[in-house]
Amino acid sequence: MLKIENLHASVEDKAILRGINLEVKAGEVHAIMGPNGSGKSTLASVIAGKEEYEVTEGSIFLENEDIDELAAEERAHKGIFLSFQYPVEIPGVSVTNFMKTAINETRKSKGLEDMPAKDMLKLIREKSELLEIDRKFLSRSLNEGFSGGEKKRNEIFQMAMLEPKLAILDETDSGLDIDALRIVANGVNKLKSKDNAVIVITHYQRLLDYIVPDFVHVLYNGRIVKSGGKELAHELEEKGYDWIKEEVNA
Ligand SMILES: Nc1ncnc2c1ncn2[C@@H]1O[C@H](COP(=O)(O)OP(=O)(O)OP(=O)(O)O)[C@@H](O)[C@H]1O
Repeated sequence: MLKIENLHASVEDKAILRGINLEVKAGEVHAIMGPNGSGKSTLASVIAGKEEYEVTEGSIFLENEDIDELAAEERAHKGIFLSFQYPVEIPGVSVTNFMKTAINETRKSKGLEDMPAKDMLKLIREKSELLEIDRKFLSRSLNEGFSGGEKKRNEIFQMAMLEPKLAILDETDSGLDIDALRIVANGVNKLKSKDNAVIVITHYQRLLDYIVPDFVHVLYNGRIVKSGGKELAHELEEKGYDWIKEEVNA
């Protein structure tokens, strides 16, 4: 699904990622943890193709296709979803209408006609029921006055509607409370399948009790310095990051 080889990236000439190697197969859930400022959000942004980051070395492949030259929008059309990619408030545009536009843009990029209104409604109904999203919520203006939990609900709804191949959920600084944690975890668990993959970036070991990862990676100083199973997240919760920093710097 996703293969990252020796990825180096910088922002404003400052090197942040310094040789990331990562392979994520279909059906897998990977968690990325690590101390503040280690480059986790940068990695998410670089995979999604955000412009302010410059890839200086290495490559990213999505289903064996080198996507280095593709713009963020094209990557989204190919099935990469990054949470909080659309955090803007759009007064007068409802959650549903925003989704309809996003879906039809993706279809257009594949040479398909707009989704017939009847099918769109069916899809919206199915996904909102699956995620237990209230009808009233769907007609609210996008992100306008949304609470943290509502923002999460909206994100998970976007993910459900777009059915990405690779979903990257960056939860490092989103201040998840217990309810928001459950919204994210339940959503991911309901949407994950053998055909898609999920990368969860988080500081919250507790989130990983709900979304059980197949692999946990620790990012430090722009490199993945340790990988393991879900027990690694527990070890980090218990011992912090100092022992890893010591291992790396030894
Ligand atoms: N757009 C940007 N402009 C300037 N510096 C940036 C930018 N994005 C990231 N950085 C810098 O890159 C480094 C890594 O940041 P990043 O947000 O990727 O870390 P993180 O591991 O996600 O941190 P946290 O756990 O605190 O969310 C930091 O020193 C940060 O200041």
